[in-house]
Amino acid sequence: MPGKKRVIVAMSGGVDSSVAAALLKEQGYEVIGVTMQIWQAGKEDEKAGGCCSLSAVNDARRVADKLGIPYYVMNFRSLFEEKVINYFTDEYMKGRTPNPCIACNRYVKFEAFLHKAKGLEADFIATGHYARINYDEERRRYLLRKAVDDHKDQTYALYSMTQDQLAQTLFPLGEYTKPQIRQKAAEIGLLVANKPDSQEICFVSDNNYKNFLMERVAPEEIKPGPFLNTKGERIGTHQGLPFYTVGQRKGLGLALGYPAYVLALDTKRNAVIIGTDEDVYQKALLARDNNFIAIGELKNPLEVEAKIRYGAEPAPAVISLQPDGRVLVEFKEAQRAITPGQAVVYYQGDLVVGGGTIDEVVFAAS
Ligand SMILES: Nc1ncnc2c1ncn2[C@@H]1O[C@H](COP(=O)(O)OP(=O)(O)OP(=O)(O)O)[C@@H](O)[C@H]1O
Repeated sequence: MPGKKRVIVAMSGGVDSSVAAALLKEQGYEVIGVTMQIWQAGKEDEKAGGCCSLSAVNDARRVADKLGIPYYVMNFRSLFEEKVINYFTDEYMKGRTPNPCIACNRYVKFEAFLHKAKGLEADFIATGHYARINYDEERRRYLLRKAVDDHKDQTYALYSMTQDQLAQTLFPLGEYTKPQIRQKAAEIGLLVANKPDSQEICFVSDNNYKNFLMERVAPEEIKPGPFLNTKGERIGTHQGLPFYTVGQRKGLGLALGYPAYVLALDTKRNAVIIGTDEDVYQKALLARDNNFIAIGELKNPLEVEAKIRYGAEPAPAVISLQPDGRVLVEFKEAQRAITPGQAVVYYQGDLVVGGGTIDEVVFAAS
């Protein structure tokens, strides 16, 4: 009888990855649980019990005991620091708004962790992400699809996965809704069944990225500079580019007689560009570093629905390859606050066609 397939499950101590491990065990895999130490949590994080805290390791270990599976802790701290934390701070310093989960998935979970798992002779790795993978005979490609639970779908943060990575990854939760997963956790008596969902950025406490940046960057690197209107006129003084994001209205301290919004961060002039609500809506962007899961490469213009941030609805657009290798995304209708540094992910229904990083907004000539 051929041996069981071996799966290494990335266990964060949360309900999702705990149930992922349980489901795989039920399906007959040989399951091993691993928690990655990725960040030295401060006291505050410890209380909150985020994915990087000691309680995460304790929770994951207890779940592994309950399921009767071997469990290990692996240290990925220096890689996480380099590929996620440094990227996160650098991007803000360059006037862009990073997405650390995407960097973590790309370099830590589906590259380094997968590599380690292969070293342990695993056939697959698995996570508690809400997404689906299937092999398409006709296209001869692995495809990534949205999860059945639209609210929990995490494909936006997974668009950079390669064919090789998709072939060796299992997402056991993709066919379930979150309430079903919590119920399953309760049925099998997992203590983590009612644990709250993790906070937005696992290494930033209270969701306050500004404090986090201030702790990591020398104060003189964050310089005040001009607020400029769209005509290039100075209308005030800002506190430093990293403190602003595209679309922001609150906390600008400007009294212009109309609601003012951040349109762009201009690193060359160390300026924050300010405009009206109408100016914040734009119809096109250029994306770099694209990965086309479903089609390999983009040859001809393609109709898709493009999603410009984690919480945004995908919107109809046409994508086309430009001579400089970037992808032009032209929306049918203007989108609010297209933000450089965030990902743009291209869908056709529940299929992830691909995605890239928003490099620049193409402003309509006014
Ligand atoms: N520190 C970690 N060690 C191992 N795996 C992790 C870790 N952090 C996250 N993961 C894996 O990545 C998946 C997605 O991470 P995310 O932070 O989005 O967690 P989540 O959706 O809240 O899931 P969970 O309820 O399992 O924490 C998790 O389900 C888990 O498989």
